[in-house]
Amino acid sequence: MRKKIVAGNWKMNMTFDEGQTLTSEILNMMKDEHSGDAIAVLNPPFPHIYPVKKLIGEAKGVFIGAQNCSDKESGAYTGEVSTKILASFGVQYVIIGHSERREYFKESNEMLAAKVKLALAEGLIPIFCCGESLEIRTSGTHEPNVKFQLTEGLFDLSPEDFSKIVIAYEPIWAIGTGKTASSEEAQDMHAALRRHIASKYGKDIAENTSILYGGSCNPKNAQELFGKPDVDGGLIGGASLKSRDFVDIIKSF
Ligand SMILES: O=C[C@H](O)COP(=O)(O)O
Repeated sequence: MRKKIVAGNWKMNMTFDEGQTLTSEILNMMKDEHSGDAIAVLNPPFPHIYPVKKLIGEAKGVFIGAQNCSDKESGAYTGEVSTKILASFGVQYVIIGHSERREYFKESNEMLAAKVKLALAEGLIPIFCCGESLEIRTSGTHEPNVKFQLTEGLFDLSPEDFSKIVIAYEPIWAIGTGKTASSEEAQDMHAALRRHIASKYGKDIAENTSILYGGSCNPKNAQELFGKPDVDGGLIGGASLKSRDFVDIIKSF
């Protein structure tokens, strides 16, 4: 059975105090209200990781992730954070290939494939992002375009390694715009990606891969999105900065 996951990507938001308050509120609400099997992954900016992880402690169903990692193992790369460093701080997940990293920091498929391998080598679970621009969606080539991102970033992995990957499909035109993909559009792409995975790794691995949707997901649309058979949760940006919204999304399964 594949995991149901709601990952919060705080992006470059939250001061120390704000991050502590948000985490405490999420933990309290999860404890009091959440009885389902969906798990939460909090992905704050790097400096928050250690204190947020301490707050999480042994809380059930709540995990800590990073928003990025280096494609280099270690050494003279000022400003970078390696997967080894992340793992040593108890980080469990890492977002790789978010469209903002691909676009603003020119991260190539080759670089992302290297990051994925380093993450897996340190026991981190990559949340591998893919998604198409509005231009590509309008041209009707979104499916091959997004499949290609998976092929380039992940299909070098052994079946054993691939089975640890979480995918996040995020249409770029839906990120932070308030314009969500319809639940049918999300389902169509998720099903296409699952078929693509099956063609390379077989049906069992494909059926066990969690594929999350990201892009203006909120408490109002989460239930419909998560109700689709191939949507296994969400990668949440804006709504993950409000404890009430984030926990309501987790409770939408
Ligand atoms: O990583 C999260 C996504 O970029 C979605 O962001 P958003 O929920 O603010 O649209």
